[in-house]
Amino acid sequence: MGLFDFLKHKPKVKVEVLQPKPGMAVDIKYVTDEIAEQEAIADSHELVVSASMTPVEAEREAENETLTSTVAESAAHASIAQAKADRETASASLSESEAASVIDAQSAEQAHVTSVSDAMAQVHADSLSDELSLVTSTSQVEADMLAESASFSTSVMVSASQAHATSVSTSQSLSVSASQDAASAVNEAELEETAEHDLEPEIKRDLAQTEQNHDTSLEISQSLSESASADAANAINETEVEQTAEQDLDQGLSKTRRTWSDRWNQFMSNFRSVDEDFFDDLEETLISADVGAQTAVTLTDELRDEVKLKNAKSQDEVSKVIIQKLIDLYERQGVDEDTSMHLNANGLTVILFVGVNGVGKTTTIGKMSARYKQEGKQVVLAAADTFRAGATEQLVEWGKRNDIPVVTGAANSDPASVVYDGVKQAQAQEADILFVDTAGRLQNNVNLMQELAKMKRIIQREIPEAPQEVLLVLDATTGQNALQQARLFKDSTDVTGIVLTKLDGTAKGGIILPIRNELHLPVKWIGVGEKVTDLQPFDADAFVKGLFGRLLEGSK
Ligand SMILES: Nc1nc2c(ncn2[C@@H]2O[C@H](COP(=O)(O)OP(=O)(O)OP(=O)(O)O)[C@@H](O)[C@H]2O)c(=O)[nH]1
Repeated sequence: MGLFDFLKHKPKVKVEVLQPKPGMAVDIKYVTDEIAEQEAIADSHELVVSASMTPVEAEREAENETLTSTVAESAAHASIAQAKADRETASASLSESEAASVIDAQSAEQAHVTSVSDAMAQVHADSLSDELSLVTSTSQVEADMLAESASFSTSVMVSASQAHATSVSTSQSLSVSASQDAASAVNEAELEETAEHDLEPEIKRDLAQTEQNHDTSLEISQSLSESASADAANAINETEVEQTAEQDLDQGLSKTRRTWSDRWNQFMSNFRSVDEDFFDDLEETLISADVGAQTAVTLTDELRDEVKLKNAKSQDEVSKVIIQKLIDLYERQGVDEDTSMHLNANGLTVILFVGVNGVGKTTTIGKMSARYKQEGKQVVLAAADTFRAGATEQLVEWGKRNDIPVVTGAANSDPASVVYDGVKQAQAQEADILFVDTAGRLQNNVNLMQELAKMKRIIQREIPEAPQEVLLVLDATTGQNALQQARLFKDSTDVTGIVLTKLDGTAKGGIILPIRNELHLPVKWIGVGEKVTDLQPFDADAFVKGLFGRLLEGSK
């Protein structure tokens, strides 16, 4: 059967809709036969392209596919083995490797064909279940936010009253010492009065002057003490905020860190000596921690040299050298990285959010807009995800919570027209930042990518230098799949940075390394939870120390 016939005979995609509870608003979505067919055709084009590739390209393609499948780990092992074999036997027979790559490419194609409909169904089912869980979890999120803001205001009140108490006690002690000064001045004056009656008017003038000086000095010291306590209170608050961000990051990375240290300890417990087997195992350990095959090979090569250079022999020495090297490598690779946000200082900044369904785009916009608003920026949101009705409601909800205007459009209306309205409203309001939410697009869907390009054109017609940022949102829990998405988006859109979400829910935080090393895209923000405060600017130093730092402490 030909490829097209095969696709035509695929069963139509169906998504079962869960029975909503009474009173619960649910958006029901299904995949129509047309959509399924369109997707299948789009994918079949890809397959035709891959079938006409050279064996080498086909092999690379097959590697990509297998990396993103559920057997990513074993495929990665195979690719490492292949890479090593290539390295060692440069004269290996070409026809043999060609035959192998053709077989690999064929089986990858087959796997791809059979998984297209299932993957589509899964994506839409995921989006439905997201909507359902959003409805059920809204009240919980609200409760959490209330509790959070209550505890925040309590702590503010506590530090305010502490500051007040400090200021009162300082000014009290100042006034005590001031009155002592005054009293002694009076005593001295009295003494002088008794001794020399004829100097009385002068003494009175002096006394009056002393009192006046004393009042002035009391006022100055009072205001000084007030500003000192205000500074102290501010310092306490700033430290508290810094501590919370650090604690959040620490907590957010705990799963990844646990996995890293478990794997590391297990790896080091098998340590016998520094030989080739040791480095093979190290490579495997790095791969299993989701750093990516290519990064694992590069890292292992550098680590091999470093261990030799430092002449490390004992288990402890080797462990320390390797972890320190990992930290150094990570920091070194980030030297030219621009993780800053490019905001227009004299006018409107437009930030476009792209990424597949359910990665956390809307949530990230909610968190980020609240953050910028708190910093004093005027922000507007545009709900250009008209494809999924729940997405607009979700953004409107975030807008309500943070008192931020949201521009919306009718369900299934042209997203570009919502973007246009958003730009117009933001300009009319003289806003600083417009955040644009876009539909979760399947990266291989040509139509949706074109839609994204159209949005950009509309924005640029109004503001030529915009969008200043196109942030690709990736879900860290999807590991290697996130890397694959980043590759595809990078090829079809001018991505300026990455937001890596859900780091709190995964042991796959290691994915941040290949995003930077292989794709050279800066991670600008990380999501470490669902609360409005759970979005942090990415700090490579804090991140890598959070990940490996404790291992280093442990090996001391
Ligand atoms: N634990 C955790 N959950 C997150 C984080 N960011 C987002 N989420 C959750 O991920 C789910 C999906 O987030 P959305 O913001 O709806 O994702 P989206 O990309 O806008 O999805 P579509 O609108 O379908 O394209 C929601 O339940 C969010 O609460 C995070 O950093 N940590």
